[in-house]
Amino acid sequence: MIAGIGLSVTLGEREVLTAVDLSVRRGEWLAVIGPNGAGKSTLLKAVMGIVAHRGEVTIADRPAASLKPRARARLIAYAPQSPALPPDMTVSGYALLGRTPYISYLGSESREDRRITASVLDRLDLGPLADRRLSELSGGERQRVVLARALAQQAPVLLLDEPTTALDLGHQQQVLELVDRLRLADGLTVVSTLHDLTVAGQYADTLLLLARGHAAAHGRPAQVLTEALVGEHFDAHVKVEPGPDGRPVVHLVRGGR
Ligand SMILES: Nc1ncnc2c1ncn2[C@@H]1O[C@H](COP(=O)(O)OP(=O)(O)OP(=O)(O)O)[C@@H](O)[C@H]1O
Repeated sequence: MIAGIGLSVTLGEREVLTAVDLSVRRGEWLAVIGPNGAGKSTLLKAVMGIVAHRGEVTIADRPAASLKPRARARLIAYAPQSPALPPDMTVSGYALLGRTPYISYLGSESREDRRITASVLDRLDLGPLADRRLSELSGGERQRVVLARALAQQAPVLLLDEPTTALDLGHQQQVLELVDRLRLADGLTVVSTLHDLTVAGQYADTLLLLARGHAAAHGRPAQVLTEALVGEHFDAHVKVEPGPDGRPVVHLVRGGR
């Protein structure tokens, strides 16, 4: 559904992403993991085409570079880590922006656009905040609004940059479960960065471990979340055990550094 070949990005004088390949099938969830500064957000931005890059991206077998913005927005939605939000816009007004690719140039949103947006807001517990201004939200509420806009877009590919960092445990689960349900029900293809390695291994089919801009490992959670690979690339002392469902659980070892 989405593929990147030889993606490299230079920012300033530094190459921060070097010849990274990725290939994600329809309905698959790829989690990009790696230490701070490894290039995870940059990889998502390269796939989105919002940072200058070398290499090629294809979305639904079409070269991303050939897609007009509107056509691209119907195929791929992106929830950045912490975008600047217009302070005076309401929650529902902002989420409704996700419907822009479906609204004609001089037209306004339809009843169906408003229905889809309201349903996404409800699923993220944001219904009661629909008329609240964005400047009057907590960090976790803001993060859910950014996700709501991306989900309202109803694109078949969803890129999520650290979607759960500001969320409490219950809302983390709500967001991850919602994305997972959409993936299983509608074949949504998901690429997300995630810092919590256990959560990444729990939800993703495949992990891509980035280190200093290179792909250091790629495979099923149990292949990538090993004590050796995590220890080496995160410079951390961890214990990895199979959880109740057999997927790896990564524990920090106290006194390990
Ligand atoms: N405008 C810039 N100019 C130069 N270097 C930059 C610029 N923006 C980011 N970088 C560097 O690019 C590298 C990759 O950044 P990126 O945000 O992709 O990392 P990340 O893996 O998402 O990190 P984190 O886990 O901290 O969010 C970092 O070393 C960062 O300092």
